[in-house]
Amino acid sequence: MSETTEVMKQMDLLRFATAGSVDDGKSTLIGRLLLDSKSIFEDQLEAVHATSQSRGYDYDDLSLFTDGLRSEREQGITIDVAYRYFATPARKFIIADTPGHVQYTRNMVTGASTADLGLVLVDARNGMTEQSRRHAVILSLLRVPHLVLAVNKMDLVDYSEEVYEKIHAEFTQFATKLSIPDLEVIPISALKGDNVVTRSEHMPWYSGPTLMHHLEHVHVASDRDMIDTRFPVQYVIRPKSDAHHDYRGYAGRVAGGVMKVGDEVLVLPSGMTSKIKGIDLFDKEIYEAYPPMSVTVRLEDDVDVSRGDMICRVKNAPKVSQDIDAMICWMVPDPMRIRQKLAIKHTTRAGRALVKDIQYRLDVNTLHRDQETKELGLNEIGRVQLRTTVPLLCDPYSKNRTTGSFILIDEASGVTVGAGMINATD
Ligand SMILES: Nc1nc2c(ncn2[C@@H]2O[C@H](COP(=O)(O)OP(=O)(O)OP(=O)(O)O)[C@@H](O)[C@H]2O)c(=O)[nH]1
Repeated sequence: MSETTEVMKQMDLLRFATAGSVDDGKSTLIGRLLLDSKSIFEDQLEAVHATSQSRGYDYDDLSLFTDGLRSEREQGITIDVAYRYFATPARKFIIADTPGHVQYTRNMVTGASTADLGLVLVDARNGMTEQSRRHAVILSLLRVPHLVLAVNKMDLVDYSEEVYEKIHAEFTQFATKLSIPDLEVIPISALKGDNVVTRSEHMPWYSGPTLMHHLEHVHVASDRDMIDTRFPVQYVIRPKSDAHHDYRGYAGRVAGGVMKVGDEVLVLPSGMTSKIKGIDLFDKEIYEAYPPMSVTVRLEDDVDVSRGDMICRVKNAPKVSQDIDAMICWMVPDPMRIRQKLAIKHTTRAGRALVKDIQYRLDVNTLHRDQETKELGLNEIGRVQLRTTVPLLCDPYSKNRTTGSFILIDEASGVTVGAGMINATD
């Protein structure tokens, strides 16, 4: 397969993350997408039918497809991020199915951080809730470029246009305060199948796309940064065997831009320059590499490159900084405090960080900035200043989701306690 075909294949993939409050119908919706796009095997369908009957339902409970874990079935809730794959003739999909409970915001951040599209579900009877606003805020902070609000359970509000319009207006007004470049609001019934894969006969007033049509056609290829070359080095490869004694390659995943053989490059933080001699993909050589390809790069000169370094273009480098201004989503009950010390992981670099200041906490309902705060509690989002022990080779998150993000780790327990998105770097 040619490199271009390889890239096209990657582009034809849509990663989307689902979010919603408990019982808004996420699992049912995913089941419906799988069922109506014929991605479910007959035996699974029979098992779901049998379980539904044994529980006395007069319908097939589609959430049984996705609510895979036993404990979850017992409790009737989803407890972890589950990745699911399905395909239609138009596209391949990876769904990060993230749970709705407030304490699992961390899972949502994990699931959504690499998504092309965020799908927020609301129950038409309840409209927007604090939780759905929080999800929209997180998706916008994570710069998920496309957002769909699925107004579910339209069957329970008599497929009312008025109900839909009210939620649509409320949400679009809220979304204008967030930077969401592309927003679609789709009225559906996950249980009955309206506007999920097939167009609903019950909502003639709705002229927009069905959810599946939108997922199949939303344009994501141009969302990737093909201009600013960023290659965080993950490993230095130096085979021990005599046959390859002069081989030296730098393995990693392209985080931005296009890397071509012959390009003049700059290695950070050393500041040395060289040229790309070759790019290896598995066992063959290729001429150019794009995000998110994992490749090994060889340079013409014997410059000193280690894990955690960054290869970029000479006139287009990330900022090298130990003072980081970022939005943080705090994920554990013990709050983040000023002067706290944490471990930080940014691309392939690791170091320590001191919390210098917590500038404000963002109220996810009103988007008000509370500047009195001295702490960030569980699921709270705020603007924070950090000082790191090692310089980070970073970009604003708005420019690059890989070089603009980091995680904070509690040094004693090893638990990830926060996710950070870097603000403007100068
Ligand atoms: N009437 C109606 N009921 C629905 C619809 N979608 C889901 N439900 C029901 O709502 C309940 C909750 O649905 P789930 O799919 O389990 O909810 P969830 O959002 O996945 O909840 P989690 O466990 O947090 O993932 C179930 O009883 C569904 O059958 C819908 O479109 N119409």
